[in-house]
Amino acid sequence: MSAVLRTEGLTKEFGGLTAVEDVDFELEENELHCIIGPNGAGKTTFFNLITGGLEPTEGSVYLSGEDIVGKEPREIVDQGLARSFQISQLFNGLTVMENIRLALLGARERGSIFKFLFSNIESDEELKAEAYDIVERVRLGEEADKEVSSLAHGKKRNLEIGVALSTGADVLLLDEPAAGLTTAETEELMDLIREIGKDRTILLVEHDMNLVMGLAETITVLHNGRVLAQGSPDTIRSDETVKEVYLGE
Ligand SMILES: Nc1ncnc2c1ncn2[C@@H]1O[C@H](COP(=O)(O)OP(=O)(O)OP(=O)(O)O)[C@@H](O)[C@H]1O
Repeated sequence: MSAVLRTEGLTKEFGGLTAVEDVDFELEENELHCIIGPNGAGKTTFFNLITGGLEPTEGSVYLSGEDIVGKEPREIVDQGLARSFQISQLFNGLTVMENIRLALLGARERGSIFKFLFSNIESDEELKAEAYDIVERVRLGEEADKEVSSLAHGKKRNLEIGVALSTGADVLLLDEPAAGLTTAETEELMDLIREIGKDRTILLVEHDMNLVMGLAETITVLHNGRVLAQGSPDTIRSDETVKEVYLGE
């Protein structure tokens, strides 16, 4: 296996506070990797650093071997790393299919999405077919023509993953995908993530330990901005320090 994403000495300071400190991290190709840690551990800051939302104070981020520090978030998506946000970025007044078609167009025609929205979009059969494949892949075939505002919370989460898939990125970052979901919705989501993980690399931040322990191949535990432990779910479960600072809480 080779690292598709790697950080070296990654550090972010906010004034006097070091939110991420000297993090060396590797995400292997095709791996399903979860980042956990108590509130304020630096998980979101770490995500923002690798997706270009924040510039590190120190350190490097390599995507497929290329240093991406200083690149715009859009460029990083185009280079193959897409993020699904904790806060929904869906267009509520549009249908499931329209959201995916927009995401596909966005990936193809940066900056001119709206020019296409009500003109070419209806006539582009190829785009429609591609969008429908993604809609089905995220298990929303029956909801394809429903307005997003009418979807249950869990279905919206599937659609957010569909939007991330539409970028064509090989590496998906999921930010607390189970947040606000019922136990049954979380189970369904886990199944979907497992399925998508068969041909993508997935890195996710999550508080739901059932999801983390049930899905992850590798877990990285952050604490006070530093890597406290890393390993398989079994390794993490039995790590005394992790139990003390996090799992035992
Ligand atoms: N823009 C900012 N300015 C100042 N401090 C910040 C900023 N963003 C994050 N922090 C601080 O950095 C630390 C890490 O925050 P971060 O949101 O990355 O943690 P987290 O692990 O994602 O927490 P949670 O699980 O609650 O989402 C916290 O102490 C937070 O208050």
